[in-house]
Amino acid sequence: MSFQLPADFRSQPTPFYYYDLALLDQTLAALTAAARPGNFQVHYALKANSNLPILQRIQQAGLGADCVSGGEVQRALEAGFAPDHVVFAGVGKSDAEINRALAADIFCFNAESVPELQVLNELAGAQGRKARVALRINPNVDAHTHAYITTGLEANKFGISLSDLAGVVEGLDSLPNVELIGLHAHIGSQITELHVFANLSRKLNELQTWLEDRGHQLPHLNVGGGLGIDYQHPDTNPIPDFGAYFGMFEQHLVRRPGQQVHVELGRAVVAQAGTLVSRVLYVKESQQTRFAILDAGMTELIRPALYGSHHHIENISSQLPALAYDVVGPICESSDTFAKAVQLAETRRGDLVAIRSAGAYGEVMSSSYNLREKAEALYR
Ligand SMILES: Cc1ncc(COP(=O)(O)O)c(C=O)c1O
Ligand SMILES: N[C@@H](CCCC[NH3+])C(=O)O
Repeated sequence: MSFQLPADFRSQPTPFYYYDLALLDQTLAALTAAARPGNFQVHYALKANSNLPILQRIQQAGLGADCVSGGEVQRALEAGFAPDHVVFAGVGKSDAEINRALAADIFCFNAESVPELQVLNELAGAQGRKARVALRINPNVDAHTHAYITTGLEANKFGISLSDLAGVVEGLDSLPNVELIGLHAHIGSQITELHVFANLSRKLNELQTWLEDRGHQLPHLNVGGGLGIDYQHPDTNPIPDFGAYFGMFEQHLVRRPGQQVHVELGRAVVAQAGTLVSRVLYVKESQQTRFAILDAGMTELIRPALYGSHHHIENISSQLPALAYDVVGPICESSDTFAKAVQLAETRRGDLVAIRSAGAYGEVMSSSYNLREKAEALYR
């Protein structure tokens, strides 16, 4: 089956993002069933898509919110997430962002460095509060994904490196306004080799024992997000294999009685529910290449330009036999290319093109480069 755009959207001004809320709901149902309430708590990573109608559905499905800026914390609260279901992560939290999150009494900060812990201690003290903190460690576990979205290797800027952990933990005694409640790790995104989560679990097991030996019991473990989706086959695999994902932690993570285990998924929740719909402005044929020039570009979806990512592309107006096209946008960059030599039904000016699996890290990463207007979001 190929992509179906609701008929009344075919005449909408392009480009636009179309979100299939029925698919989002099915994905959320599969996710919450696989997480088994009480077994894993899922916090949705707002960075993947922070549109209010989407967040409200995610909140109603019972998920919490994983935020990486003051803006995301505020958006999560606006969408109805309870403060004690909100986590604030990120390697560079500003004082103003920390102050607002402390005042909102969010569940926890994932802290990534000694200087950040010192600032959390100082600002929490000034508000007469304690900051609940999970230490984000850098476990030096390879996620086997694109280098730009690998986050858990020693060379990456994220987390407290294992060699620094002893010093950080000793220093906690001098931070009376910081309460250590857990450990956090996130090793990367678009992970499809699930065995890396077994490696992560083993590392967390070691660290947990090490912390317990030093008198720190942890009520909370957060194993991050990162579950990948099938960009090649959005119709045959619209919903990720959440069972296999949780199974890795069930099998390999040693949890203490009553301990909460959090995961923070973004992409796997929303990616397949979003499609970037664009119109063909021109077909330009040179001796070597046939270009389909769209009215959407890297300003609407930067993933192909930034990571060389594949998104499945369909001409949803033409039934003609397929030809090879380079599908490009109107932006003044040669990297403004969605795909090279892709087979599309013979394409004419005015045809509609669907760029699939664009619900995560699509609209949120859009820019106004070339003074482009923001594409609208339509929901059904
Ligand atoms: C700390 C953290 N948590 C969660 C996520 C969500 O990741 P994903 O969308 O791959 O599930 C990210 C992004 O990679 C992240 O950096
Ligand atoms: N923006 C990336 C994912 C980064 C995840 C955030 N750490 C993507 O489009 O695949």
